[in-house]
Amino acid sequence: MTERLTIAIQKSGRLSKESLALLNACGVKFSINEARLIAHSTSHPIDLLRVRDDDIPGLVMDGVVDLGLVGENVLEEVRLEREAVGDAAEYKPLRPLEFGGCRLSIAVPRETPFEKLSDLNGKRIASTYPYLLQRYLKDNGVSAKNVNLTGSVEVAPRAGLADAICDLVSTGATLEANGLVEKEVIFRSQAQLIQSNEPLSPEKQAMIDQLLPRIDGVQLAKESKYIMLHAPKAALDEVIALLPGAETPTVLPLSHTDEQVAVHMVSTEKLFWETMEDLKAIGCSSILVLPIEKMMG
Ligand SMILES: Nc1ncnc2c1ncn2[C@@H]1O[C@H](COP(=O)(O)OP(=O)(O)OP(=O)(O)O)[C@@H](O)[C@H]1O
Ligand SMILES: O=P(O)(O)OC[C@H]1O[C@H](OP(=O)(O)OP(=O)(O)O)[C@H](O)[C@@H]1O
Ligand SMILES: [Mg+2]
Repeated sequence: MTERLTIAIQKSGRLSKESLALLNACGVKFSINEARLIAHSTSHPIDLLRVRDDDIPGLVMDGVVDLGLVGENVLEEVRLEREAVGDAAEYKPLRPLEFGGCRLSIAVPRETPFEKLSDLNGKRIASTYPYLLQRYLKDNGVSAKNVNLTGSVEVAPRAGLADAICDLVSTGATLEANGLVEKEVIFRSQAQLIQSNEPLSPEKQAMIDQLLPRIDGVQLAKESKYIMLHAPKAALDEVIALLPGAETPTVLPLSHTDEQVAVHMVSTEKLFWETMEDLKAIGCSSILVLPIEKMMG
């Protein structure tokens, strides 16, 4: 019987769509039944375990699943907690993933005077991340009390449950809507692909070895663009200097003229409108910027 690789992803939340989209872009296809915990891949001997994000690090650390996609905030919180109680807390980090970017910050009500972190001495801080919070406070010589909540942390000060909060922030809209001001970033996070420390069968290892370059290819392609333009031959050096990451452009002749050439290149950097305007100003035309779907070196 073929061994099946198991991957834990968040069932429903901020990471779900992009976790599935990444696997899909790597050619690992699933047909998801929303109600089901397990989804079998229709293209590979791979099973998805769809769970709450809080459970993903533990499932990987206990070797229940082979891989997990989870936010570094949850990963580090669970690792600290398991370390504290003596449970297995090891895993292999495989790849940072380019989604789920956020920060864990301390915030206080707008009307609370706050100048420095030590103003929190003796205060109550509501959070879902007690271990990350206490580690940060301890590292900075501050002693405050945790008020552990599993949700709606931002309403804790208004409800009289806490003096400050420590919660995830991305745009800051949630803080703003609750009359809170961000004061201190304690942890920066993005999603990460992790592997269990348990030894894997050669078949499972082979699947991971195939998956990783595909993930790299998908992530690199996302940032990259294929650029095509017509440039005056005389301005070629200037054109190349303007284009980000244009070390090895392809330069092709054009059928109707000797004065101009076609330049094709892959840029791994963002191309701004300003650069396109500068290119036009030195005589370039037909400037096209195309997305790339996949890349392999
Ligand atoms: N505003 C945000 N912007 C970007 N990423 C975020 C944001 N909020 C959270 N995340 C990331 O997405 C992860 C999941 O967030 P979400 O709010 O869906 O979790 P949850 O409510 O704990 O879900 P679950 O029901 O799975 O426990 C977070 O742990 C964090 O890594
Ligand atoms: O700075 P912002 O862009 O406002 O994002 C921050 C909010 O996003 C997350 O919650 P989410 O919206 O995922 O809902 P949840 O708390 O119900 O999980 C997080 O817990 C914050 O409340
Ligand atoms: Mg959660």
